[in-house]
Amino acid sequence: MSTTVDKIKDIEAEMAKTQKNKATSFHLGMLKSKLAKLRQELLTPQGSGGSGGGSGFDVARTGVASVGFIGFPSVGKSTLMSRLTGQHSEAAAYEFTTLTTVPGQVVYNGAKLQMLDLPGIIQGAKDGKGRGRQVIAVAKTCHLIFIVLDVNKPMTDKRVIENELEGFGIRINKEPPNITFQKKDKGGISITSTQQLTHIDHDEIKAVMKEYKISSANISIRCDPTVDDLIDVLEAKHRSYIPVIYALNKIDAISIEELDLLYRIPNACPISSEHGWNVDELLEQMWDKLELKRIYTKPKGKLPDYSAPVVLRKNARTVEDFCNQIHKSIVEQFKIAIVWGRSVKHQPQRVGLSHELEDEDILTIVKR
Ligand SMILES: Nc1nc2c(ncn2[C@@H]2O[C@H](COP(=O)(O)OP(=O)(O)OP(=O)(O)O)[C@@H](O)[C@H]2O)c(=O)[nH]1
Ligand SMILES: [K+]
Ligand SMILES: [Mg+2]
Repeated sequence: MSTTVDKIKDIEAEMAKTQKNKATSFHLGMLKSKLAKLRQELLTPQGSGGSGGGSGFDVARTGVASVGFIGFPSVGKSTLMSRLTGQHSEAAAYEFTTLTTVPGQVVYNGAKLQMLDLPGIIQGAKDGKGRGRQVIAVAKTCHLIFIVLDVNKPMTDKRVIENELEGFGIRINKEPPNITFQKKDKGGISITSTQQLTHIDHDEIKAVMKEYKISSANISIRCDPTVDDLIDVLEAKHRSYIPVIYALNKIDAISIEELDLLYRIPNACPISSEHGWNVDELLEQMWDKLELKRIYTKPKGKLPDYSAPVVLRKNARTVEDFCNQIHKSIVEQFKIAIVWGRSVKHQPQRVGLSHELEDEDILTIVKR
């Protein structure tokens, strides 16, 4: 019997010799979906502990968000960790110095952020090479990833690492495709789109749906997706959309001319962990990417407390999230909230529990 890896190879070979045109698009759509399912199978082996996470690699999560450090061995992840957090993480000139997750903490703009120094990964990590799967599984649950690269060979390494993360279901610096499904009992597949589809045709979409055993559904597309985007939506529970900053480390070892070139790479920050050069900029970029919301509490009749904001993540920033952050019992006594700041039109404005807050809003809770 052929293994999953064999099956993947066969399909990849068939795809390589199939030209994309109108006549083959149904077939290609089916092949791509089969491939996605086999890859997923590879990541969740039957009867052996789920997604490959855990086993000493995952640590207790603290703070409002966590940032994972991913990179090849000896690019300077642990040196960066010690530099940012003061938490010593063993660093040395030999590869695989770090063997497990080392947590540390940074307090930035009043927010407690967890930093996770991770072991180095190598090409093939997602397929089980080294401890790569456990390492990437931890990164997959982070709110931000620093891909740490050695400036002496950043671009090739960058592609390899991105490929490893992608293969594990992580989508880098990307929003989920704007596609929604509504399954139906009958009536077939009906597709509506708000713009012209330039990467897929209806045959390909139907092939993908067939492969996922969906025979009747309304699909509403509000973007110009590729077939991979469509598959990502169907595999949504195995996908994580995570912002990434490329920390280009060891700039102390290159010339100014070489450094200029590095500044053209999007989402990158050149640094020297060893010398602490430009790590302030890295932290600033981190803050921007996390899109955290600092909410200042104003007790009735007093000035707001600017020293200790309640910090919310962008996907959990309602007044209810704010209340729960302080104490579970607050919601039960909640009557109304009075808000000043960017989330409201009138200053101040009375809002309910579902109101979404913005960074630096000021808020007073009125209890029943
Ligand atoms: N020149 C230079 N060397 C650095 C810099 N940062 C780290 N190094 C050196 O690079 C080597 C590896 O550093 P580590 O911090 O152990 O690298 P790592 O990525 O944690 O390595 P593993 O845990 O083995 O994956 C050490 O010899 C460090 O002194 C830097 O900014 N500049
Ligand atoms: K090392
Ligand atoms: Mg290390």
